[in-house]
Amino acid sequence: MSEYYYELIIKPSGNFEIFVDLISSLTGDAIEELDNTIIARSEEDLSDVEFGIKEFSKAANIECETILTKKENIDWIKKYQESVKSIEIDRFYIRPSWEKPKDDKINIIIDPALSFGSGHHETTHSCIEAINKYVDEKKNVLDVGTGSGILALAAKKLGATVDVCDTDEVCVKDTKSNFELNNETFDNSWLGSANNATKKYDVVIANIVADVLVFISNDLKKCLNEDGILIVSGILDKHIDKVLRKFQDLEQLELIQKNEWVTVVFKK
Ligand SMILES: C[S@@+](CC[C@H](N)C(=O)[O-])C[C@H]1O[C@@H](n2cnc3c(N)ncnc32)[C@H](O)[C@@H]1O
Repeated sequence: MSEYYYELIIKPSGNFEIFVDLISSLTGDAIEELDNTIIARSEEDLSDVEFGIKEFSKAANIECETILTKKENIDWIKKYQESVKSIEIDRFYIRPSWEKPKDDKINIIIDPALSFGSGHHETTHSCIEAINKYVDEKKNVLDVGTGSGILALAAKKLGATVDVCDTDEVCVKDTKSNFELNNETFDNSWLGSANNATKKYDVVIANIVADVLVFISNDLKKCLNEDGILIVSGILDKHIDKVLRKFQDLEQLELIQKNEWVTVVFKK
């Protein structure tokens, strides 16, 4: 990519289509047509094209304004990549694939995609802190509402066996891709929720929203082993009471609040 490109703005007073054809034949680059304005952009100098148009408009006796400017080319991909930040949470380093790994951390690669879960949101952040504390290689874990699969990946990187589910098909696919990207495997994955679980788990994680957590609270509890850990998140502090009421038969181990977002860790 060149450092600069040229932009030629042409405003003919009439015979618009003739000018469009002329400019198309003079430049190999795509042109943009707006109201009575034609814009040509090229990394080649467009002075000759401007000269040709001026000569034509003189000969045809059609007034035509032209403005030629040299502009700085912006590397949009580089700019976008610079805007995607890596993040450290406890033992984990979550980064896009183009960032260098950190050897003293547990690296998780998550590239930007449609599914939620890059590690930057308060809820994901708190869940990872809880995973860091409550998950180890002896645990089997269910991630309900897996999104990008980030929480399941964190659990897997600590040696746990992991199942994932999401009601959104895109998330189930993205999680599979992200596990492949990280050279990891999960045990089982399904489109749906906790009510489709066919076994019980030592740790169940659900970062969804308060109303859904309330709605699926019995399903989440049902798939927990005795002494199992339940991590629920995605709760705005104004909704915390109704969530706590639904899980009051469990022992509350921890409540983590970041800004207005609350995460709660329970034990069955
Ligand atoms: C806030 S995102 C969490 C993503 C990721 N686990 C994280 O912590 O960053 C919530 C996810 O839950 C999914 N979801 C919504 N309702 C659900 C339900 N009833 N059961 C399972 N997943 C659900 C959404 O499709 C979405 O991917």
